[in-house]
Amino acid sequence: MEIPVDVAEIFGTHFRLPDLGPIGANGLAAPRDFLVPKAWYEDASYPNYTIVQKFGGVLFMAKQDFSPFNVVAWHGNYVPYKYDLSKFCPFNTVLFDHGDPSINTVLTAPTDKPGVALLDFVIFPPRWLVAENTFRPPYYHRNCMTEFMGLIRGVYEAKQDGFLPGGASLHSCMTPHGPDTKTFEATISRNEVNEPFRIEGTLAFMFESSLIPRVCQWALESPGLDKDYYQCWIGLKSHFSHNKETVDENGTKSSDIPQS
Ligand SMILES: O=C(O)Cc1cc(O)ccc1O
Ligand SMILES: [Fe+2]
Repeated sequence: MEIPVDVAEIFGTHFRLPDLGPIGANGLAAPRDFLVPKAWYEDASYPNYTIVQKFGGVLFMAKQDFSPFNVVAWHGNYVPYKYDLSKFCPFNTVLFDHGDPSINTVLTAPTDKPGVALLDFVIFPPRWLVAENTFRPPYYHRNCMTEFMGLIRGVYEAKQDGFLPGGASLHSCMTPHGPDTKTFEATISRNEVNEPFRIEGTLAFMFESSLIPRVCQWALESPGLDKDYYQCWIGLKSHFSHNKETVDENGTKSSDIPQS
């Protein structure tokens, strides 16, 4: 069985928890949920144990007959850690409009420029959508960040078709993108429903960077490359209507307003 793995390697700064700003003391990823290894050792024979080491961007391999984890204790503060994404406490709109996805940043690797990340790790977990008079899926946009997205499970809220678990998409900076045609049509056919709606059984993530990653030859030649991705927006049509009935904040229908 092949298990897709998404890895982001950054150079320059390290990942850390984002500043919570007006969120205050609690929310998003909590420090207590990051787990680090306890001292532990493995004193056994492992014929042909392969050690892989990365140096200067190149992978080196060596074989040995024992586990490298034969260390009884260590100290220091540069350790691997793991975090269960289901522990994440998401924040969201509670009245109107669609927030910037950076509100769901799990970890950020900052640059010297405030607000401009080398890499933000953002997730789209199950949650309630409650916005009024708002197009709730991600807005159509182009921005200065590059967005690499992956789907871990379920269906992503902006792509009803073609974006499967294990798959990934890349929207380089200033490339316009947004929900596929099916998502757009399904959303507006619900006709401005304002009731809360729970996004269930899904988990997507985004690596968002102010740098432009280069796509390697291996990916470009991969049989998994979706050359027809752009087709997901084919068929988007205008729904402007000059005659459409509107209701203002006082509940007055446009058809009730006398036309001069
Ligand atoms: O493009 C995407 O699907 C990611 C994304 C999600 C969202 O809710 C708002 C903006 C955005 O870039
Ligand atoms: Fe986006």
